[in-house]
Amino acid sequence: MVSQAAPEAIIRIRKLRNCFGKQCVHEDLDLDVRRGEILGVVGGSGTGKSVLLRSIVGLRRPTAGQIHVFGEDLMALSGERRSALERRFGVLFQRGALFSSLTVTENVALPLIEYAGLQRSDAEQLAQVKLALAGLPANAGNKYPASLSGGMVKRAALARALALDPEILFLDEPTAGLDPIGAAAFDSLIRTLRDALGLTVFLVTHDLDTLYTICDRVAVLSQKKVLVVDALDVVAATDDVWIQEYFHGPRGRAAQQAVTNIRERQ
Ligand SMILES: Nc1ncnc2c1ncn2[C@@H]1O[C@H](COP(=O)(O)OP(=O)(O)OP(=O)(O)O)[C@@H](O)[C@H]1O
Repeated sequence: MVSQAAPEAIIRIRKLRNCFGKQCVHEDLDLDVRRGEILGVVGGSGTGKSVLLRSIVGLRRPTAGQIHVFGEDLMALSGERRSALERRFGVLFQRGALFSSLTVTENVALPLIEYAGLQRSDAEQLAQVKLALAGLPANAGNKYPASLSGGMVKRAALARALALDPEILFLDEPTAGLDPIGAAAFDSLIRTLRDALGLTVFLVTHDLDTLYTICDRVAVLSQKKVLVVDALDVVAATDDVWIQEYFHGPRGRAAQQAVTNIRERQ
């Protein structure tokens, strides 16, 4: 009999606890993120999706628990080792978080100068490649963030997240605020980049279309834990009030129907 190796967990979270004063957002939360997958993280508002993302990328020290990334215990690493490890992450925040006083090219070049030690001219050349990878036209580089559309800001922020050739991409509600066509194009870009660059993607979202079209697995945060993590059809069949309302309410049904229609046309 041929034994199948268990998928490798590139992120392994055990007994995670996050409290703000007396309010605990996570208690005994366990989650594995597999290498190469697009994992969608969903849950009601305030269930701690962003806090979870921030705990993994090093913006928040959890109250307790373990987070292993690439086999390393994040909480046990020295500051220097941890910074080196965090450079293998690309993070796209909800509002893009670009520097408004820098052009798009300068924004993308900044991590290349600061962390990779590139000369400004080399960094700006490489930044152009990253902008193209994120689907931006060449002339977008000279613009300031304030003059870009919402979709272009997301792409510019994605280009910056890709600047240091990350292995794991963290996205916090990447399609929020985009129109449906822009959101679908962004989803498709994420999947293309995952396939082309071999990325692992940790994606916090409320967008059902994103879940149906690009996620390999979905994790539902509820009751301070990951209530279920599995393929979408398994998750959607889970007996839980929030899950049933979310996946089988009018918006969930519409997203599912849209994907069925697309598959039938293919
Ligand atoms: N720095 C903080 N200080 C105090 N409470 C915080 C802090 N950050 C987050 N919280 C609380 O933690 C809870 C979870 O917040 P989080 O932003 O992770 O939720 P979320 O699931 O991402 O919500 P949404 O879907 O609305 O974005 C909220 O109740 C929030 O008020």
